Amino acid sequence: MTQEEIRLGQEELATVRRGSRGLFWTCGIFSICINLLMLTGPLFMLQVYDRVLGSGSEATLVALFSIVAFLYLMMGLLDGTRARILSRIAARFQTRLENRVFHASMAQAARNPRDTRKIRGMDDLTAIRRFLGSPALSALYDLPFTPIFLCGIALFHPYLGLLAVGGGGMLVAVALWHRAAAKPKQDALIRAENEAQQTASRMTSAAEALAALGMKEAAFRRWFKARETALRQSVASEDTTHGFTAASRALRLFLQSAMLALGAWLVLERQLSAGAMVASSILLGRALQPVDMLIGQWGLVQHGLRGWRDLAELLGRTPAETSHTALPRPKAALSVQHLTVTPPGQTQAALRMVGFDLAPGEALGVIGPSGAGKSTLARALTGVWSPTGGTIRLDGAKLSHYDSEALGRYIGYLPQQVQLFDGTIAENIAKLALTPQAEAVIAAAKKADAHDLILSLPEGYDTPVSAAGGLLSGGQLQRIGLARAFYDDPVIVILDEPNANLDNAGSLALNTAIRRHKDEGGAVLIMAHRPSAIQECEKLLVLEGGLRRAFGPRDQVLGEMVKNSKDILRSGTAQGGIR
Ligand SMILES: Nc1ncnc2c1ncn2[C@@H]1O[C@H](COP(=O)(O)OP(=O)(O)OP(=O)(O)O)[C@@H](O)[C@H]1O
Repeated sequence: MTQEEIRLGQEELATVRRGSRGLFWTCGIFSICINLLMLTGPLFMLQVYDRVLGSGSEATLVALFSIVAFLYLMMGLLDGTRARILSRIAARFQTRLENRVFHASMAQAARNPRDTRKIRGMDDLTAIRRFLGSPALSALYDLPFTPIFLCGIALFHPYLGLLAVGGGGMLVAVALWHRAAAKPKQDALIRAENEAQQTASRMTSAAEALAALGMKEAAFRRWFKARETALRQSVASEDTTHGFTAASRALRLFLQSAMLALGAWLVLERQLSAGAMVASSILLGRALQPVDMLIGQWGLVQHGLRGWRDLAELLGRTPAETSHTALPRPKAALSVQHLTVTPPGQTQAALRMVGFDLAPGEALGVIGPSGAGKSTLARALTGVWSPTGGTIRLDGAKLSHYDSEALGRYIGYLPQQVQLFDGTIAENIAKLALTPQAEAVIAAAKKADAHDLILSLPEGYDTPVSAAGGLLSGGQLQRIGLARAFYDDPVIVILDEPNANLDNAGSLALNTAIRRHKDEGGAVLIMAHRPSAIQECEKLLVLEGGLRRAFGPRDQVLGEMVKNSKDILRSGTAQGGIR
């Protein structure tokens, strides 16, 4: 993460914030009016004590009271409106960024599933929204008036001013102390809650395996440990906040009484009027209110600030996709040159300087031992992982020249582990479209030879399935995944271990689907261990340790491999090494 990336992320967030600049200014103007109206109470006291009580005029009291009632009404209206504006600013901030944060989170998650920060993108956005719409932000608007009110008290009497400034300083010191004391606890709490949440979601998604392996108790203990830590941190953090909130509230009330006591003494000394005594006490309460509020709401402020920082990092690391000139539907011609791919978060390339070509109507088998880089190649070809070197061209254009949506349409993909999502079978085949095109769904299912299988399910294409699995067998899941790969008429289909769970009939159906796709001018890439999967392949690419060991017509490559292995065996036998 570079400073430049963080700066870009900060700038992006600030641009969205600036989109509500007018509303922020409106709140600022409202705050000036609200804080001027805060003087209503003290001024009323001054008038009552010094004018009404002195003159005994009931008419003056009624007139003053009417004015005060009106001013308080205005203050209430302004305060309420300011709060409403702030919550709308907050909602607008979230709405404007939701799409961007969702896609940035998804991109991060796809690139690096082990990076936990991806999941928090939306949470960070919510934390910022909560802060923007909270009374804490109103308190921040009121905070600049605190020193003004404190100086105002000094106008009544310098001693009162000294007490006010001293007391205010003590309260601010308490606030800063709270901030310093709460930060590490808040950070630890967020980390612990995150860990507990992730442990829980990992356990629930593997619930079946945990039960089958008799690991339920062990899983519970692990989750409980994570949860217990989070709970401990939560109690510690709340204790700190409650302690400081109580201390600051007590201090504020004490200061008001101290102000009253000092005022009373000054009245006795005939240096102050009774009205000024009461007014200064009220004014002090008003002056210190925002500080008090901020201490109470500090958790929210801290979450918001942290959310802002983390979101800036996420957005900086994941620049928004620039829209590209729409290219015509490509031919199924793939050209890969010197392709090097390093998995996210790793320093070592999983694929190095690999090259091959694929023409329309051809199928390429990619074989190699475990960890050879087959799935890495599939991820690079689907655009999920960006190459660190070399190029991938589809019909002459680099993959990066296509919009990711368009690329998803042109390149069908069956991942090694098929993952369905909550929805019906039809919605899953239609890649979660809200209104799946029935014809296209059925065509894809027929192409994958999954139509009859789907009709045999309780509600056919409308059978609900869940992301957590169930209902479907491994083979059925793979056939539905295959139908999804063929949905929307892709030009190239990439199948990662497509027959891992298929029986003979399934393998035959797969080969028929591949043949059909080639006949229609499409191309197919098959990452495979089992020989039956490469039956339809004209070409073969052999990977080993991320390097291209062989590439060419299938039978020629297989022949060379057999010859090589025979040579190795022979030389091994001659040296007495391998028997
Ligand atoms: N998400 C990932 N993060 C980091 N490294 C990864 C990731 N996925 C794969 N790798 C690494 O890349 C290398 C190639 O893995 P890849 O999954 O491409 O192999 P493969 O040939 O598909 O293996 P298999 O046949 O077992 O599926 C491995 O060394 C693996 O550790």
